[in-house]
Amino acid sequence: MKHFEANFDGLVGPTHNYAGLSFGNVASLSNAAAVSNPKAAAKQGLQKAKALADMGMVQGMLAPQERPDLHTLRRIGFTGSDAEVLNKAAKQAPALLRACCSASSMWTANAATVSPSADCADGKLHFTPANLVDKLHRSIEPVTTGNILAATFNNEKHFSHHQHLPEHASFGDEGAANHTRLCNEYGNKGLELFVYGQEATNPAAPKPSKYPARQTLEASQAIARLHKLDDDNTVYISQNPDVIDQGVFHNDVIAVGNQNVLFYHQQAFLNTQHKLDEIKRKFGSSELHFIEVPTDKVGIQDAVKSYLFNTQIITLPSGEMAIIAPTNCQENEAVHAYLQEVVTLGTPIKQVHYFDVKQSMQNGGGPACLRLRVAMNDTEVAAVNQHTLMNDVLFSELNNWVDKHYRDRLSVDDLADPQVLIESRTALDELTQLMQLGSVYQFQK
Ligand SMILES: NCCC[C@H](NC(=O)CCC(=O)O)C(=O)O
Repeated sequence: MKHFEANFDGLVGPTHNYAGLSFGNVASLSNAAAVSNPKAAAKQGLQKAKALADMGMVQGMLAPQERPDLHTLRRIGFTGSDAEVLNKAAKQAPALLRACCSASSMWTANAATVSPSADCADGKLHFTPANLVDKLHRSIEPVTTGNILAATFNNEKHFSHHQHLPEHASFGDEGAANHTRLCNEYGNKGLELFVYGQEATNPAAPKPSKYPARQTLEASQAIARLHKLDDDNTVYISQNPDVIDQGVFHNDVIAVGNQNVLFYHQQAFLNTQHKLDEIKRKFGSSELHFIEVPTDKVGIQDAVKSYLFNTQIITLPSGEMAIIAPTNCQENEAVHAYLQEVVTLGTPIKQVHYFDVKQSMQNGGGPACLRLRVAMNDTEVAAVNQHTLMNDVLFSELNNWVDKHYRDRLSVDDLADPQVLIESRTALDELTQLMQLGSVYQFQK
């Protein structure tokens, strides 16, 4: 049996915009009210996904969410026709309208936490959608995320889909952005690392003071229970609260792992040595590479600006590892120098490939944010909805679909335009047919 780590990238939705919704996410705040280009954003994402498929990787796409979210606007008391609801919300509560229009589901690293079947006691592949309760605009994602995941991984024999965790700050959960899996081979039992920013039930534990910690230890522990993980194959690590306060709102802005490589910044974690020892002990005897980037080579500000750690580390069919980085890393002198050096360090990482994902980067989402990793064997890959898997046909269909339906300019003022809603629904309805997803959206029910 063959094993792979597939990447499922979020297709950027037609309402991609810059609304400054994410306090603690420096890029989101600094680009608030900038004019976006949804067409370019979607195409940048598709280019990256197709390039990985062309490298021989298993690559899928996850459909975006329905935005503007009329269902939520009606739930909070706006009434009348769709156009009236949008109009009233724009006048009476523009901030709430913006929250209901975000295309933030593109960052599928926050869609769910995924545990491969090799790690789970029942031998199934487990998914728990993230509740994303820390941000209003993201807290409205999990139900539809669950629908899209169930329509994509649509086989009960192999895939176990859980409900998102209770919608309370005690269970703040941001999905795979705070979760990394180490293993020697994808098909073998791995070590799941859960990184959290605060302990909800222990106020004395360290936590950031300026920006929110979006993930709690309690949420991570609940996921591990739901996914039937073994204590011996699970490590909980506290994120360094000081770096959260410098804009590291998810762990995947400061650390990334793949197979036997953990690539992280010197300041990423608390009690680093103690945690590395636990990882070594639980990982067992196989070779393990800790690539620690020191502050004197790359400072936190450079890491946050360039997204050096929001890179994907992938294992190519040749067995070599490659880093998939945003072009922003090339544009930062210290980071570019470091990436030129990292391929010479004698670790499995031998290549770096750069992609322009600037439309997403301007909202704080790099290559790693745009993808959900799903380690699978070939039987499981065959059980996935095949219309979601990237190949020449899907690439061309999705590009044509974007060309047909997407605008190349969208400002926050456009979000109240009923025409945007009509365009978005028309596009998504067609997409569900193209990807054979069934009725995953409220407007289709
Ligand atoms: N993993 C990357 C997530 C980025 C995302 N940005 C946003 O939602 C910005 C949306 C805006 O400001 O328009 C977030 O912060 O959760």
